[in-house]
Amino acid sequence: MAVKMIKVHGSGNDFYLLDQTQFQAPLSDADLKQLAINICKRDGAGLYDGADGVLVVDKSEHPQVLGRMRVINADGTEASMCGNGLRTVARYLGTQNSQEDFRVQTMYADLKVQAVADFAAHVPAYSVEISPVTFDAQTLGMHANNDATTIINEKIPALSADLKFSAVAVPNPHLIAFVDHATLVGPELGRIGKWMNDGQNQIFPDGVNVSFVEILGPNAIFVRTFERGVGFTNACGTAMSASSLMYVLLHQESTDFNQEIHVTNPGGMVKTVVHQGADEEYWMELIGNATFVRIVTLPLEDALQGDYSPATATETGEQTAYEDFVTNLAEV
Ligand SMILES: N[C@@H](CCC[C@H](N)C(=O)O)C(=O)O
Repeated sequence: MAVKMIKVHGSGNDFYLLDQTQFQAPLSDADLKQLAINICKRDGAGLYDGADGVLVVDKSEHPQVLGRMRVINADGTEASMCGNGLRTVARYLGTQNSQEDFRVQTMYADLKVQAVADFAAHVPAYSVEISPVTFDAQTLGMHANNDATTIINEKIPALSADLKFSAVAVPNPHLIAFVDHATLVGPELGRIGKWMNDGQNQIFPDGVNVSFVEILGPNAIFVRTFERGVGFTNACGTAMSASSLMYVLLHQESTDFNQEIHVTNPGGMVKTVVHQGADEEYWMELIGNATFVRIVTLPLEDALQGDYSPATATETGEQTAYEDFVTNLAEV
């Protein structure tokens, strides 16, 4: 049996999108894990250029919801959410069903998604809801500062003598620090990110996505992320949303709710808007590209065994348009 997958990305955070409805019987969780570990490997060991994870699309279990997304990280672990991935799944389901405004089932919420104006020619863009948000240490799986119930803009002395962190789940867990440029590009993010995701540490035993954020100007931030289950990534959509939330909460002198924030990252840029709902709950809009790079087909047995020699691929041509878009960003 052949498996068809689409190589997709949002801000260079790249995935293989796998539609389970192509199979008579869906792949088991063990097979999905093995597939992700195999095909995501970098440096020529995975399928083509590898990936940060696999986005598993399936039928929704809920009424009025167009489809379901599951997220398998490159190391085979399952994440509760993926902001960049959700934009590409929104495009996939929207195109298939001729709908522009609908909901997608994720692990903890049926999230609103919407097609928006292209970022540039052949750079389609989608807006997706990021929620629910909580600062609760138990939900975050966090044991810091003598088991504090929340950490908001506070030092965690065990992690760093200088940096102040905020811990927030959106709903996947994020640890965020606002830093200067030297720290943003320095080794500290890698040190903390690797340590917090080593499976041995007592602070985040289940791991956490760690981001450093530099404020570039009013409503303009740069976010660099070390992702749980992946490592350094070009961009992490939930991290950029969580960072935008902390920017609004901690930097009211230069921003506020309901304002568009320009978020650049090593792979491109997105826009975010932070909202506070009627019940005081926070939620974010994440707006960015949803690029389809190539369509790949190979026998399922070979994909599961890591033999990619029979794979065939059809390029969409969208990657060139995306690269032009990023080049133009740098020139602005
Ligand atoms: N890249 C994603 C987040 C993927 C999940 C993360 N690695 C986790 O384990 O929480 C995004 O765009 O949000």
